[in-house]
Amino acid sequence: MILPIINLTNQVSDEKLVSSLNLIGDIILRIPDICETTTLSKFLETFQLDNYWIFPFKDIGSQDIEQVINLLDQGAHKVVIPSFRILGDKNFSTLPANRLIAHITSHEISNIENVKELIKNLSGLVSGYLITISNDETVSKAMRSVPENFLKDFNNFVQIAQKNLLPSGGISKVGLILQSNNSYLSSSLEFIKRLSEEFSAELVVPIDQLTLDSNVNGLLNIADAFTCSLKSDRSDGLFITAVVDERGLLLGVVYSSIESIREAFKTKTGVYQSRKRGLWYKGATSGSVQELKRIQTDCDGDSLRFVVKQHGTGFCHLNTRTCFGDDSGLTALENTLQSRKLSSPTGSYTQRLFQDSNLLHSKIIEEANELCSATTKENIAWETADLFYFSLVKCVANGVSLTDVEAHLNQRAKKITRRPGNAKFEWNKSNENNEEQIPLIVTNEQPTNKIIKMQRFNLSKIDDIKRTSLLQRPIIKSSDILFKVHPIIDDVRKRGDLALIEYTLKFDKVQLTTPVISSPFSPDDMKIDDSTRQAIDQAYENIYKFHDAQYDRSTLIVETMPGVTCSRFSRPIEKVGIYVPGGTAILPSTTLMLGIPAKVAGCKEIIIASPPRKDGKVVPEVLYVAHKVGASKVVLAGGAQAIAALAYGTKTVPKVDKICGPGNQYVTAAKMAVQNDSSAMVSIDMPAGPSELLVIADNTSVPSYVASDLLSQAEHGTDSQVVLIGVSLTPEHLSNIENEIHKQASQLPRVDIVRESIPKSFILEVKDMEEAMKFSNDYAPEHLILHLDDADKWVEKVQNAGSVFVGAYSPESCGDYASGTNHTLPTYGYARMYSGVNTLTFLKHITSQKLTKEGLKNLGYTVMRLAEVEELEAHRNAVHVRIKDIEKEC
Ligand SMILES: NC(=O)c1ccc[n+]([C@@H]2O[C@H](COP(=O)([O-])OP(=O)(O)OC[C@H]3O[C@@H](n4cnc5c(N)ncnc54)[C@H](O)[C@@H]3O)[C@@H](O)[C@H]2O)c1
Ligand SMILES: N[C@H](CO)Cc1c[nH]c[nH+]1
Ligand SMILES: [Zn+2]
Repeated sequence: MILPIINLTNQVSDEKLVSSLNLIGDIILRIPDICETTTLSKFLETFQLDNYWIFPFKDIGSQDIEQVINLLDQGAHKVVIPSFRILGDKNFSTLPANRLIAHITSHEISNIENVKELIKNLSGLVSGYLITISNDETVSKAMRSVPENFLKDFNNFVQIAQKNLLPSGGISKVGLILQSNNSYLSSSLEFIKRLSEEFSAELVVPIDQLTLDSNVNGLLNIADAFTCSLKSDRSDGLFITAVVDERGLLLGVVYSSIESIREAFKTKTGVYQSRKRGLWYKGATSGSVQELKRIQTDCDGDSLRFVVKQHGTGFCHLNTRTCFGDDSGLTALENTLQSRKLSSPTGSYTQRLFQDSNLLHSKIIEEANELCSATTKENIAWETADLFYFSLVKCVANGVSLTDVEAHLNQRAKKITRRPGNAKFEWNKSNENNEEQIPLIVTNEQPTNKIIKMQRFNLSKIDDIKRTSLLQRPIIKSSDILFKVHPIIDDVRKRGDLALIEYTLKFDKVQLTTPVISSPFSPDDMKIDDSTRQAIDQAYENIYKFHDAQYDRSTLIVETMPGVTCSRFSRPIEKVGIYVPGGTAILPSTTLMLGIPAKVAGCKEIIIASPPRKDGKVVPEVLYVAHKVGASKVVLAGGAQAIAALAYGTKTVPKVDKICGPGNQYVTAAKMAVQNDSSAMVSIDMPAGPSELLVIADNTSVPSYVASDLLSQAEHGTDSQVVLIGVSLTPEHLSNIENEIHKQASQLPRVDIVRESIPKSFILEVKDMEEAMKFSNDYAPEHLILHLDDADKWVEKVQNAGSVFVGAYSPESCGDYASGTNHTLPTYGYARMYSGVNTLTFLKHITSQKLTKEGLKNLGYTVMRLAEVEELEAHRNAVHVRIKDIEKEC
């Protein structure tokens, strides 16, 4: 093999030759000065080289180290530095050894004793040597007969180098530069062969002494130079050749001959040797041609690898891409997406992704988030597959191939200056000291200078499809989340407290010794300031009052017919679990909203679960409320693990009968999972989702009030849903509201959240209240605010909503905290069939009946007849045996 060298101070014009040399490996570029890179840039612009070394003519010093790093970062495979510089200047010894080649001159190896010392010192600092033999006589002799002395010394050198060079234990490259005016006659092939066979070395050959053509006097044919050190182990002299694509995937196995290799170099296409038909120009008849990217020999030089870009249907004559059948994995996916891009069925999901970049981008972000949250091997593989799929759709949509992506990876692998790799501010979770807790739905990043604005639609201008889409909430992939929470639930069920403690460490980064604290709680842990206590006490009173009033403690008694009395009475659910979210906010208000109705109902045991603070304690405000509502225990855990502990019980956590409370997707999914497990014997309040608000406003509404209400829910999370229905609003009124939204939002501490939730929210202009109420009832919002002149009048038209706020002075925040109503309400449209949490949530009703003899006489024949109809004789008989007696008595 040879190492071509190009002197950039000379004109290089033979593009074909350079690109063919690029096929076989490294090319050394001699540049005048390490700092003069204009010539180099121009050259690289013309000739896209894969692997090149930089070898400056001018000596370099410490001041050049930055430039050396620059060149390596920009793609130089290796840099050749004089050995004395590497040894004499510490800066150079800090460069990565696998990218450094030591330049050694002949006088440095003339005394073999010195060589040992030299090699020992260079050991581990470089990955190869470039040795210049500058004595003309030596060179000319070498060309002709290879002087024994020289080879002996050189042999010694290589052996010493191979023994001493670390870390690889062997040298990857020894290049030999023969500085001579002599031309490289074909006789030098013998020399090249010996160099590579005996010494694993290569002859450095100037490009002007190389040719692509055969039989050019005084020039060396590159195919010959390439093949001279190959040795076929076949009687026909052919070489087994593996043909792979640019990503290294095997397309098929063929044969090459010296002649076919020569043709491949010349045409830069896949040319092979057919044993039956001679030279085989792949694709000449089928059109499935191959662009040649690289030719490599294997470790012992008896077989080849052609790296090609395959065009057309594929490599195999059976029209598959490979001779081993169809591709799988990413390659197969790429092919499928490429064909879907050309023709996919209308309405197919992939086509939707190609056409709707917003949808595609949201999916990429969603999947990236889910991958970050994945913990088990299976989940990580699953989420990565999802992310690869959507990323590849983006690539294919924009004509980017997997090869392009891998080219970047390879390029980056060459960089030695590493970026710090920190996440951009908005993605930097490390400050929270809780890397796992990533918002579950994050949408496109919003520039901070952008107007914070809701989308606007006019009901008279949209069609039914659009109206229906406005009524919908984002799809929750509950199956994916369930897939993640099931292993957590099973684990807590099996290993109890131990698992609970482990998951709290994993997800909340808190090491606990016990997962539960029991009442009486320590006063020190409940210490809060006076104004907070007063506010909590006031809220407690109002909420208590309203929820107490909901409790009808009387027994319902009805005599349905003479002697037949039916009654109904309520009983508290004995043990209830209350989940108080704690991932991103502290929520004493939620503790009030769940604890008070449970207390009013008279539940015997109230157990609160909430993720602990970083110090392993419960937020004092939450503990204060826990104490006020009479909770017996607080479980220091969140997420699916807390729900599992409440559902199945552990050594320290009592099993409960019902679990109530909002939470993130893990909490909701876990609640649904345990409810569906009949062996858990546990019920839940309702499925929960992101907070929602729908405001109906007319021209009497105050723009700043309307905007403040919308923002109060929009600040909950990036997935909050807020809707404004404007009833025949004037354009000025509407723009006043929009201006207020932007103004107020810009001043909020949680402006980053609002920047995401507000642009996803919308204003719907309608002509009258009938249209407004119809839309609102169809939407079934969690909260409904009526900012109307005659707001009271419209309450009776409300059919579906979690809680209603009537008139300009009823902000939704009052219901969230302290007016008395409950803030745990149905979201996602569930207001159509669910009520919010109330006192009844913690009660069950038992009915009873009492029949006198007279009553049974009056009812007995009806029951017996119906039992006959159902052919349930025992039922009939239970009445019959009594009726018989009664009739006997009469
Ligand atoms: N509707 C309501 O009445 C109401 C009231 C208050 C809060 N909320 C909602 O409740 C939610 C609270 O969510 P939150 O995250 O702040 O707190 P959270 O307590 O619901 O969730 C935190 C827990 O999630 C678990 N978790 C986090 N990352 C995980 C992962 N990768 N895998 C498995 N588990 C993981 C952890 O165990 C952590 O303790 C918000 O969506 C908020 O809007 C609703
Ligand atoms: N609005 C939320 C329910 O959708 C509850 C809440 C708690 N704190 C403030 N708000
Ligand atoms: Zn709220």
